[in-house]
Amino acid sequence: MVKLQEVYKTFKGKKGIIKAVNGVSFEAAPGEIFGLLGPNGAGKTTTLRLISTLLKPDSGKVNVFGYDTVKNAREVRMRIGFLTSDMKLSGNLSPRELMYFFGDLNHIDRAIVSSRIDTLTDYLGMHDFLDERVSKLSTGMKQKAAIAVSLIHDPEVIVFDEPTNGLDIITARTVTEIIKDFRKQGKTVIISTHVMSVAEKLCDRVGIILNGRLVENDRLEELYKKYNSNDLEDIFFAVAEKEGELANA
Ligand SMILES: Nc1ncnc2c1ncn2[C@@H]1O[C@H](COP(=O)(O)OP(=O)(O)OP(=O)(O)O)[C@@H](O)[C@H]1O
Repeated sequence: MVKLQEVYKTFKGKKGIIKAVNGVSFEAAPGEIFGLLGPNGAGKTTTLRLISTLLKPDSGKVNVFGYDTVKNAREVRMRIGFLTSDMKLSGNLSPRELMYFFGDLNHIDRAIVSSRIDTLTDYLGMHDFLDERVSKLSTGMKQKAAIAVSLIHDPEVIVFDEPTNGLDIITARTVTEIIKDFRKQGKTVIISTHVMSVAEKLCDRVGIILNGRLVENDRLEELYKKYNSNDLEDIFFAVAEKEGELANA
């Protein structure tokens, strides 16, 4: 379970203070895919970085299975896998070496890491390139290696920033299938996206974020009912119009 309560985060920009996350509250439950949907600069990545302990909120609370991301950052990190579609891995090491390295960083016993490597290699289909240097791998192979590294500690919560960005359709399909599998395994999954079709295909619950504010948050089928439409793009525009966002676009 991931819970945000009235979370605020500002940055100093050239033109003044940027309210990147402006009073955001929501919950994501195990066995559920929660999608943060919003345009460029809406505050999606900042929200995910706050959940993953990479940023501290100015105020408000972020809890992961009851652990506070500021006071109990280590406990939170043990339970979270943070993934993005442009994760850069060190080129000189192989996926196997990287998994051992990150296993060590997480203080996981080498025997357990070894068995996790076997599981992840089967799961992601990495047998052919497990011992190749990352610099020699294709984009899709690198993406799989990055996913494996982020999952080496078998996290209960998976946070995935723009999961299919920049991926070809085959790799994108693999990644979406993996995300669905996390849900089946009872993990708590939070993704960000600005692609409506990704949210429609994957998410059980959608939060629409505009200018740092979560202006809608409901189960996808409830949103379809509430807005009398089966098209998330139409719903997004209806919400943005209601919030006066289209006038500023
Ligand atoms: N480290 C930072 N320093 C200054 N401003 C930042 C920083 N990180 C984010 N911002 C600003 O905060 C706002 C929200 O950014 P964020 O990356 O969270 O948006 P996003 O919804 O993920 O956008 P995108 O879809 O373009 O990735 C933007 O105005 C951005 O410029």
